[in-house]
Amino acid sequence: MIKVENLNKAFKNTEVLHNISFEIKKGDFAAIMGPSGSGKSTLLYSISGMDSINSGRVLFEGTDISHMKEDELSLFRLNKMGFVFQNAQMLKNLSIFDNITLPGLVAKTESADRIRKRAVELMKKMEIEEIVNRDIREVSGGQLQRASICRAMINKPEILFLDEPTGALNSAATDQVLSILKDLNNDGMTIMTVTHDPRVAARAKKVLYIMDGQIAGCKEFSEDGGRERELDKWLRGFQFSHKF
Ligand SMILES: Nc1ncnc2c1ncn2[C@@H]1O[C@H](COP(=O)(O)OP(=O)(O)OP(=O)(O)O)[C@@H](O)[C@H]1O
Repeated sequence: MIKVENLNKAFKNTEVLHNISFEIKKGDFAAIMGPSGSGKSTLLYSISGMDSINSGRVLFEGTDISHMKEDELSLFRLNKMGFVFQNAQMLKNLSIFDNITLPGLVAKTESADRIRKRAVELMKKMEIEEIVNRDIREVSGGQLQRASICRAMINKPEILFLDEPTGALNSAATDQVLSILKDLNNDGMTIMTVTHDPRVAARAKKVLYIMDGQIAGCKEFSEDGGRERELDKWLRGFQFSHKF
């Protein structure tokens, strides 16, 4: 689905990502891990077209999105990609429901009725239908994050990008979000997430480890059983400080 070829990215004169190449297949669940400041978020934004790159290519189903014009790319992102950030980033003057439907109404690829119906279905699936009309300040962090996953899913994206989706959540809310991500992936959604949390990475099928802007390692996991132990051992090899 996504092929990254020799990607380089700099901020002003400082190169942050060096010669990165990898592939994400349809149905993958990939986690990007690595020390703070290693370039994880920059990588996520560079491959999703949220940020420009200096050289290399990013192919999305064969289309080179790294050289697209900004308006074409915005439309591409709106229809094909969903985004979830650490702090849900919802609009304060809209209800939860209106925040969720907004990208669907902007895309205009379906009627407003269909978008609203899908929002209700998604909210049911994420078990947050009781907060439908609430203000974003009247819900818990976990509910807000589940709402932001609903928003990311409203245009039936082909891939979901997440940047530290559980970074601001307690353990129970983290479990809920993880179980939603696992269910979405089991239903065929391709997922790519940046995370510090090895519990999140242990749900992934593939983990990319970034150090100093380069891929220091990539590990694929085939089975659920024993994944945590395998990941733990692998992360220790990078001296990554973590606890399950
Ligand atoms: N907009 C920017 N302008 C200049 N430098 C930036 C910008 N964004 C990130 N950087 C720098 O790029 C490097 C990588 O940052 P990035 O946020 O991608 O790291 P990260 O691995 O996601 O870190 P963390 O785990 O702490 O969130 C850092 O040195 C950071 O200071």
